[in-house]
Amino acid sequence: MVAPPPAATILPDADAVARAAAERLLAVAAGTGRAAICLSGGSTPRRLYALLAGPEFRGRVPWERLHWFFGDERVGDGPEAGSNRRMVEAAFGADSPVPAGHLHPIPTDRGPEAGAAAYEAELRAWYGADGLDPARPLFDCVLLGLGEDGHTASLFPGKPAVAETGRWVVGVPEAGLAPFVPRVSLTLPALGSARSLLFLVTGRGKRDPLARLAAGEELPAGRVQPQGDVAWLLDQEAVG
Ligand SMILES: O=C(O)[C@H](O)[C@@H](O)[C@H](O)[C@H](O)COP(=O)(O)O
Repeated sequence: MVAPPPAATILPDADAVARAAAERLLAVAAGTGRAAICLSGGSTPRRLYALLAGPEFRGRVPWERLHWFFGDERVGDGPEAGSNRRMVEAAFGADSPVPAGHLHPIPTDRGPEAGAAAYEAELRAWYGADGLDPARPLFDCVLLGLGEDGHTASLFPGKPAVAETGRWVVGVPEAGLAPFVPRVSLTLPALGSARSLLFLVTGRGKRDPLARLAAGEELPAGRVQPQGDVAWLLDQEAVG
């Protein structure tokens, strides 16, 4: 059995992880005024997004107040690029409850660096300042996954993007794994500017990175320092 990270909740299966994440997201989004959610890509969170838009949660989500941003994106045309935007839009469904203008995709029509610069400008405009204030997080909730190599968002071990501390969004021309397309990723400071950080980790393939994190290895997923609270939602398969 893998020693789970601190602040980990182990749930029976991926559906239970998605349901627990939905409840936590609703709790974070409660209140008044607009709230910013930063979405994770990959396959794990698809269940969560479909659950939120589905009959069980749809009526409980304050869609008019929520704005949905992306932690990273793959830059490339065609289905092989594995667009996170397409994954999210498919999960929210053809009758998506997200109001127009509330989904903020990362531009993928101009290459990773220009896309990163454009998205950083959008985030700064949303935030209303050029510097991140620890007392005023950029996001209400940041959702993240864990790659089998310990990456999160598109911050891959040993790559320059992990060490970036001045910019909020960077291009990642050399994404190290399939689909081998360039990417755009939020940086550690931007991902950490969160009232609440939620890792969703499911499946046997995550036992190795979890064990490496537990052994103290400095992997990108372990370097996100949230200003608020952090929770890891794991399924039993991920810990054995
Ligand atoms: O765009 C991406 O690929 C994600 O942002 C990435 O960081 C993901 O969270 C991990 O690779 C885990 O992916 P799975 O959920 O598919 O295991």
